[in-house]
Amino acid sequence: MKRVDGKVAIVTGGARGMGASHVQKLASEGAKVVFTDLDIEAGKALQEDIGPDVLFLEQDVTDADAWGSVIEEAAHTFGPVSVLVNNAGINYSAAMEEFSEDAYDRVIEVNQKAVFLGMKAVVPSMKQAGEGSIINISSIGGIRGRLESIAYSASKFAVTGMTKVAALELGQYGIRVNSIHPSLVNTDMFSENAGGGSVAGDRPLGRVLTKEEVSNLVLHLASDESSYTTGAECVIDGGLTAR
Ligand SMILES: NC(=O)C1=CN([C@@H]2O[C@H](COP(=O)(O)OP(=O)(O)OC[C@H]3O[C@@H](n4cnc5c(N)ncnc54)[C@H](O)[C@@H]3O)[C@@H](O)[C@H]2O)C=CC1
Ligand SMILES: CC(=O)C(C)=O
Repeated sequence: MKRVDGKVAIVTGGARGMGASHVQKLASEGAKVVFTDLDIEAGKALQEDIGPDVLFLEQDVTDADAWGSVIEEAAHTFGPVSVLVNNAGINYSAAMEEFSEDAYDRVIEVNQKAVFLGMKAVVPSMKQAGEGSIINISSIGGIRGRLESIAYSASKFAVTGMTKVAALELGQYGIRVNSIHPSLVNTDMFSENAGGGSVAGDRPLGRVLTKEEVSNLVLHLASDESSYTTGAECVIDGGLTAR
């Protein structure tokens, strides 16, 4: 028996980076996975690579109507949804004094409002499935300040709070809601925003986190192994925030 056999999962921002790694991990452990992204080319390529256990759909997570279609298509193809990984995210780096209002609004829309839209939209399907695990990808930037990331940090702190509210409200239906807080991972977001410099020395474990390690935590929270974990801030940072 695989670890998420029989579960139907949705992963947003699943075409590349950590999202793609979560899609691969969940599918390899028995889940049927619908993954969504704005990047159609990368999404289709990943679907072809993994095969019939996954389905790629184009989605802008900030579009409320699109959420209804994604959940309907997932249920139609694989059955009611029992796992949602709100992974899609963007960053924009600038000092607060130079930060434009447009950039602020977009980061909040994608990283914060879309998490609300996704959680709200998936609940009826999870009630039908009779179980649910919502996994919201925050960041260590959602538990402590991050330089030149005023909107990113605001959005990721909000995800921490929204996760707890949803956990309080949805526990009665057997739906668990948790947030994951990774430190830097070497993805395109990392190289686009952090200049790719080595930060390994800051971590007590002495190396940078990998996307596979984050996927292992996603898998644990998606599976019944974490059946009593809800409302939790799951930090995965090699001990960085222990300082
Ligand atoms: N890379 C890092 O160091 C860290 C990343 N995170 C978070 O992990 C998540 C994934 O990050 P990465 O894989 O590094 O990023 P990435 O930039 O490699 O991938 C993000 C994916 O989200 C998609 N996306 C962006 N806006 C979208 C929208 N409106 N609708 C649908 N899809 C959209 C992009 O097309 C892309 O495929 C994000 O929420 C990020 O904030 C958290 C901590 C550290
Ligand atoms: C990019 C990010 O979320 C970090 C470094 O916390």
